[in-house]
Amino acid sequence: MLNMQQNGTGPGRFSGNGIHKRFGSLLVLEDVDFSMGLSEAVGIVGPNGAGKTTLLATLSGAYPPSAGNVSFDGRDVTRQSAADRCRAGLVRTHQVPKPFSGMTTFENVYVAASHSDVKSRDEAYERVIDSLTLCGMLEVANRKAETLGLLDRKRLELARALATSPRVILLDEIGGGLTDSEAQELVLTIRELKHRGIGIVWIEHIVHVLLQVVDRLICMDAGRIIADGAPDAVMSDPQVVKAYLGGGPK
Ligand SMILES: Nc1ncnc2c1ncn2[C@@H]1O[C@H](COP(=O)(O)OP(=O)(O)OP(=O)(O)O)[C@@H](O)[C@H]1O
Repeated sequence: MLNMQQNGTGPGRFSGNGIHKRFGSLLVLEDVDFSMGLSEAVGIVGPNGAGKTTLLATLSGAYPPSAGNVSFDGRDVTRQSAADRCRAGLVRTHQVPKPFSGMTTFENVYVAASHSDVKSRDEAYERVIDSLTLCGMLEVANRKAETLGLLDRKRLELARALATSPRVILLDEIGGGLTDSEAQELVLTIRELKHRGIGIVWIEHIVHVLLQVVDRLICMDAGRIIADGAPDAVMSDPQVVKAYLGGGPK
């Protein structure tokens, strides 16, 4: 259930209000209300096809909602492009990393930094070095992106997002396809983002990894939010057990 105390669209909050999203006749999001403080860490879980990625895409500006609005730090950003939202501090990573091939790791991150709100080349350069350092990628800075393994491509996705100096970062299954120990390495980086006060919205199927970072968990099913609150309470919610964890009626 949506915790009404967490609802709100004012300064210091990021929210989607009454979000509907249709693809043709398919209703994928139905009246979704989402709201978080700008430095909260929120996890999103739910069965395949629940609408998680579509919600992230709608919040980040990749898709316009069919109805409803998105607000970021007191401003209605519903009609803003993803690029404008990124310059305002709202950035998203993709489930399948999409680096620019033919460019090095460094160049990929530099492109991201230079499309953000940087004032000079020196500032962009500093952001790139900070992002690569934080993501453990300095050693592969001069490697072409297409030669990187999956963990490094995931790190690069994170480094590119970080180089835009986000206030809130939306992570779409950044742990997907990784081994447990690789996912643990990403957890250390994502915890550091949290420590820096960056807000995190993280869709992830590897729940024990997700729960090492988030303070709040949302479960979606069939285009709706079915539970929202403290991770332990959400994971033991009967509706969540039935819809997501495979618990059938007794
Ligand atoms: N661009 C699109 N056009 C048409 N249908 C789409 C599009 N994107 C998503 N869908 C459909 O919307 C539904 C929700 O998809 P979405 O990817 O948001 O779910 P999800 O919860 O992220 O799933 P998963 O955990 O498998 O990634 C699915 O039925 C999907 O086929």
